[in-house]
Amino acid sequence: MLTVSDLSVKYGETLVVNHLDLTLDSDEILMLVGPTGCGKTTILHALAGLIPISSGEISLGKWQATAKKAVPPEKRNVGMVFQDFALFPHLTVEQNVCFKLKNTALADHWLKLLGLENFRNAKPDRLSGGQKQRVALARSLAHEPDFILLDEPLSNLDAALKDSLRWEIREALKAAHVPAIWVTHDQDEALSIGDRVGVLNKGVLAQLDSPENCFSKPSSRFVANFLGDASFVPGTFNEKLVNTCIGAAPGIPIDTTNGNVDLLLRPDDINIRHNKGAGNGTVVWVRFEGGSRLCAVELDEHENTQVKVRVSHENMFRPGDRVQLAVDSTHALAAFAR
Ligand SMILES: Nc1ncnc2c1ncn2[C@@H]1O[C@H](COP(=O)(O)OP(=O)(O)OP(=O)(O)O)[C@@H](O)[C@H]1O
Repeated sequence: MLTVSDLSVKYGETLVVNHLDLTLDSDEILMLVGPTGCGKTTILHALAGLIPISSGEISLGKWQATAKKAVPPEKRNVGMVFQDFALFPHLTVEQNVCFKLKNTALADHWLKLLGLENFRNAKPDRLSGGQKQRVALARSLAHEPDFILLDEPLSNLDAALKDSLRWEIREALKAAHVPAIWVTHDQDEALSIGDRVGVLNKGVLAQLDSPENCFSKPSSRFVANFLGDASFVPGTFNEKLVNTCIGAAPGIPIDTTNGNVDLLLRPDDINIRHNKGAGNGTVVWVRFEGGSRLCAVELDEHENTQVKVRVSHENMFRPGDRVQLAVDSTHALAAFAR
């Protein structure tokens, strides 16, 4: 089990990672997300031993690193997979995977499992981005690391390839029983692939939780906004129910149990229909998404409150349309103090 206690990292006088605590189970995948510059890569580098830490402790059974007692990267047995693949261009796929490897049977195993058998003798410049990333992963896994750090491994790949490769990587990590921390900017990737999600804000873990809880029970407005489209509609929290001008829903108290609140509504929690004569809002903008459209609606009752609603692509809404919105959720929704 990887244990990180009270970890802080500074660049000069600037605190970039601020008293971080986390543990990682033996085959757990933790997705690390957060705004640019919040410290994600710094955390990976600190765990790998590539930069010194200012305080705290990182331990993994066989070793323990502190600010005073550094453990060099080669003693940590960590695998690293980066967005730029970091393959040796003059070596073949097989030589890349077998580099400094004693047991080449494991290289064979991962080359087969990741569909690279036919490319054993190819040099990296003949491979597609997805194939290069598979080679990088095979190389890491063949060295039997105790944990793996992935820094935006799919960010250089196109959307279709990303979608299939992320599942291949997850399956390979699970097959290898290796815990992993995976940094991504892709919310869908974070929510679908991770066993847990860590949302980082200015070097502090704002929430470390299951994907479902991070999405439906965010610990703060920051987390709610960071993971998916979030609308906040004013209401009153009373006897477990939140009443708003567009309907009521059972409330999950985040930082208050009654009184004036803002109800967190995701685009799928709301029903929308045309209402030329009356209605309770006006469409402000519409974005076509392929199979769906995302509409922003300004509420009559709360000036400057926009609510985002997702509809099927078959439903046509245009800016300026008068519409009737209604909360359409049987599950409880997060309520924040207003
Ligand atoms: N070697 C360094 N020296 C000084 N400051 C640094 C160094 N590396 C990173 N920083 C600063 O530390 C902060 C955190 O950087 P880091 O790369 O960890 O962020 P990140 O969350 O990974 O960002 P991104 O999502 O853009 O990759 C940033 O403000 C960055 O400018």
